Amino acid sequence: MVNTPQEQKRKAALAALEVIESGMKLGLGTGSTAAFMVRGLGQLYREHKLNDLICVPTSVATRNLAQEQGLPLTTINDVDRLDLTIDGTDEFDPQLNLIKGGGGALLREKIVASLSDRFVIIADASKEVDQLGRFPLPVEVVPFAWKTVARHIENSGIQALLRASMNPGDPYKTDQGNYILDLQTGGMPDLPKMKWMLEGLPGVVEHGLFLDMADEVFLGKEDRVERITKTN
Ligand SMILES: O=C[C@H](O)[C@H](O)[C@H](O)COP(=O)(O)O
Repeated sequence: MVNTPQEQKRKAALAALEVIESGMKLGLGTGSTAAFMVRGLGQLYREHKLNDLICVPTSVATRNLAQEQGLPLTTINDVDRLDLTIDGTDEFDPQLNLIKGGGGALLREKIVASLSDRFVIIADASKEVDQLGRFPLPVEVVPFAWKTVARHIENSGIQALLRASMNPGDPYKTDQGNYILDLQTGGMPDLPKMKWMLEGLPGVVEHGLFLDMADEVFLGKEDRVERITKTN
């Protein structure tokens, strides 16, 4: 039986649960793959196979799901550090650099990942790329200056599209009340340069490039889950 993309996500998410131990402080990622992980974790917790957990969700959606699952929650302001965060990704390259934010949660995801001793990614096979950038790069911007930021980026030759919401005519808003620009880079041969350019733009709150942050990927494939560890 060949795993569908949904099955690849589910199997990768459930395989990654094996790295969780009782007593851990955990970051919970956002997205469809992370949702499989949160449901699986909820089940292990309710069955007392994992105990004394403290979880920090990376979005309102994940907080709601984790609450439904009966997982013990806290906020990032109430922890100094986390043992582990498990999250999805939109793309990852051979060095385990990531594009994240397709679901709009990049800001909280990056904060939570940056406080984690270990950052584990769960993904289906479509997320593996040789070079980041086929997927549009999400950039979170303050609504006050979104057009200014978009203009700056477009002057460098990259199209920056304001993400739309479900309500026709309204921009998508993140959990922090910001907008997202989706950058059509078409491929980023120089990731540090892109990072540097975005971080130098006033009005940019955060971007979806997660460079040198992930430690490991659980990759759901058609026939198995592959575990890819970062080589330094
Ligand atoms: O903002 C959303 C996150 O970065 C997600 O982890 C990412 O978009 C992957 O989502 P999914 O697991 O639904 O493909």
